[in-house]
Amino acid sequence: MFVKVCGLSTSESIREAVDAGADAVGFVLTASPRVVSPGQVSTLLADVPAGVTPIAVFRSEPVADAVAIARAAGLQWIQLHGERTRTDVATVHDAGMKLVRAVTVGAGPDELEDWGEDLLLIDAAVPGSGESWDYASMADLPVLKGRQWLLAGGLDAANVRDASVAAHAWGVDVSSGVEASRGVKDLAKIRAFVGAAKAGAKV
Ligand SMILES: O=C(O)c1ccccc1N[C@@H]1O[C@H](COP(=O)(O)O)[C@@H](O)[C@H]1O
Repeated sequence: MFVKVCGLSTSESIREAVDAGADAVGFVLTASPRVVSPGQVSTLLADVPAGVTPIAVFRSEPVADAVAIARAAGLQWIQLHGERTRTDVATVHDAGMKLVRAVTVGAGPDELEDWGEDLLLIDAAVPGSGESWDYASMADLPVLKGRQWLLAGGLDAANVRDASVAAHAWGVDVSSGVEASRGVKDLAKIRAFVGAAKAGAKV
């Protein structure tokens, strides 16, 4: 089970996620209670070892802006939420970067197709809101069969195992579920989440 912990803004929270076994960490570079600046990310990258993927997270910024900001932060992976096109995927790849393309639970069949992104992420209607949804609605969708995709939205240590099994997800992503209050990460919750996700790996 691939595990990403998102919305990290301190060395302590990054170290906890890494030590617990996270595969990726997310830095939110868009309006959010978890926002960090490119300069902060550049500093925080010292705590991200090789083998753990740091990802720049954006909401609905134009793709060219996201590429420029991620580059300024020293990041090679971009996560794009909002309305996107196949051209956006090509733009990220032409910049020599990798893409997590985020869609919401209400995505139509075309949005769930493989557009050539490096990872697909399926999230609640409002990213970073902590809202859960019907994870099992993704199980057995032919379009997702054999795909590497991340489940997000309302996950926490208590539900991540059942949710990932119900959705047949390849990986999981969390933000709100590992916080003490909005935007403030809880180290014990990070450790518990990564442990539960890894222990519950079924696929
Ligand atoms: O976390 C944010 O603030 C955020 C802002 C803008 C785009 C994406 C954001 N986070 C992503 O939302 C989900 C986590 O949701 P939850 O809080 O666990 O319910 C995950 O994909 C984050 O990368």
